[in-house]
Amino acid sequence: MEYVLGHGTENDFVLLPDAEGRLDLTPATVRALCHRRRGLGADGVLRVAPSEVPGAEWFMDYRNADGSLAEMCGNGVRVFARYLVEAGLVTSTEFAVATRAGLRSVVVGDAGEVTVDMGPAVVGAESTAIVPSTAGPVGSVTSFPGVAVDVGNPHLACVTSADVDALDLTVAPGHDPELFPHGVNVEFLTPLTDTLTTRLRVHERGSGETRSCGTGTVAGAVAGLRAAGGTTGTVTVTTPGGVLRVGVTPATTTLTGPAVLIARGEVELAGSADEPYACTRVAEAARA
Ligand SMILES: N[C@@H](CCC[C@H](N)C(=O)O)C(=O)O
Repeated sequence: MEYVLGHGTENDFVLLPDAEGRLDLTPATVRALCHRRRGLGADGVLRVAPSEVPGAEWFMDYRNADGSLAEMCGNGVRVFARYLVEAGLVTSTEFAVATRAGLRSVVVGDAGEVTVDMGPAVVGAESTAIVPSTAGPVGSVTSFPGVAVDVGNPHLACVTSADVDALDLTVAPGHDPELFPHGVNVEFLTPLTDTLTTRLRVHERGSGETRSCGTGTVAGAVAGLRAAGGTTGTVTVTTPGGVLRVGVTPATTTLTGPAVLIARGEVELAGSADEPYACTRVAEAARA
């Protein structure tokens, strides 16, 4: 199986070119590919499949590292767009990509940045995230107020003056299963400064803590503006993996940042359809 590795602010992906749309991508296959020790290692998989939707030639079939499907991936779609341009699969640097959340328009810049129109981010109910306390008795927890934000996929964005770098995100934060019946991505971010900057960490549904999350960054920016009494602006978000810019207008949101292709090669999967699969890198080349 041919693959390409890429990342957007260190949110990393295995891209699987599938121009014929023939690849049978099971959850076990995705888990094997994403495994950090036995596989190629990634936060998720992006199958590059032909689109059946008018307006886009290519469909981003995104899967989380645990094999689950998600509606949208903001960093993923930027890396996907970079790949389409570099592989010569599109003739322009401005085009739409089909996702499970609908069409997303991208602009691939020549300085390494990709911008995606993420669509409107819809603010929902207030709720709380529960994380293990790092101080206090073993087993104690801390509750963080947050707000639901739908960016095509579900988020709970918590603006907090606590030290976000000290939070224990090794386990999924507790959340209200009635508000988020399909699980949720949870962001913790510092209050916006006067120049609309913030620091953000995220625990992703289906992937654990990641170095960055594009949809989470948009959700965080919208929640940060709301907490500051605003609704629009350009927010600069520093994640552990790098810096992203989010534009928020009454009509839509945009996400801008680097999208990088790292390596390409071939991988073989051995084993049964059930786990464990073993991944063997057959051939590999770093990107020129
Ligand atoms: N890392 C992605 C989000 C991937 C999907 C998410 N884990 C979910 O299950 O909704 C991003 O950059 O947006």
